Amino acid sequence: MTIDAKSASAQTLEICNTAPVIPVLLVESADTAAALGQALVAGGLPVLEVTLRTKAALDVIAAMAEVEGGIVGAGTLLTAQDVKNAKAAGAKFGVSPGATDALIDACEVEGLPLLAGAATATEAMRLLERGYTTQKFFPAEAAGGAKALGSLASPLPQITFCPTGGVSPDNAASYLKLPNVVCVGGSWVAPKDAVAAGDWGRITDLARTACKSLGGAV
Ligand SMILES: O=C(O)C(=O)C[C@H](O)[C@H](O)COP(=O)(O)O
Repeated sequence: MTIDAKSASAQTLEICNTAPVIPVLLVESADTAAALGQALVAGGLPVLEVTLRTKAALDVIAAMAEVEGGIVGAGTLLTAQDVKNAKAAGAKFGVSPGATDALIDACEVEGLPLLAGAATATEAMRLLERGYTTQKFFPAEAAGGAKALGSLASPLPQITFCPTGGVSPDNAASYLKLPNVVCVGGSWVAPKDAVAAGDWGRITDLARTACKSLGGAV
């Protein structure tokens, strides 16, 4: 079933409203996917962005789609084929560092709500022209951080952002207090070494700490 820009934006906004942080995940093995997903859900972060940057990513999405309480999406969507693969694996939403017309078209045809990326006013306006009012601000820190993103709020108040890229426990709150930010994305809640070691307790603690300190429900 296809999706239009308005519904896609409404759905990504609802997903972004679920928790203050979207964990950005790089997972090498599908064997650990369910446990990782459960650890994050238990810590109060149910929205899971699995980047398509590992060979196992599509299998990871399929495994995480079964995690109770989780909402799994595919990150690093670059091509129409990525969109098809992500949708077939069970992704409920897609995330991209940027946006092209081909990528947006593919998401609309496949019915995958897209959180597309913008780093400048012009990029944000192009997405707005296509009807996308919920966007990812990427690469957030490198593109000027909270100061730059906050500056977009006056001229573009109709756009709500999820800043991602360099967001950390030290700066997440400065983004979340902006009027045009709904949540942040970040990898810090699932560090590579903790995932590799299967240290799910540490990951739940990191998620819970992020959630509590940033105003989540846990
Ligand atoms: O893969 C994507 O779709 C991306 O846009 C890149 C991610 O947003 C960053 O990798 C976030 O990573 P951290 O800076 O480690 O939190």
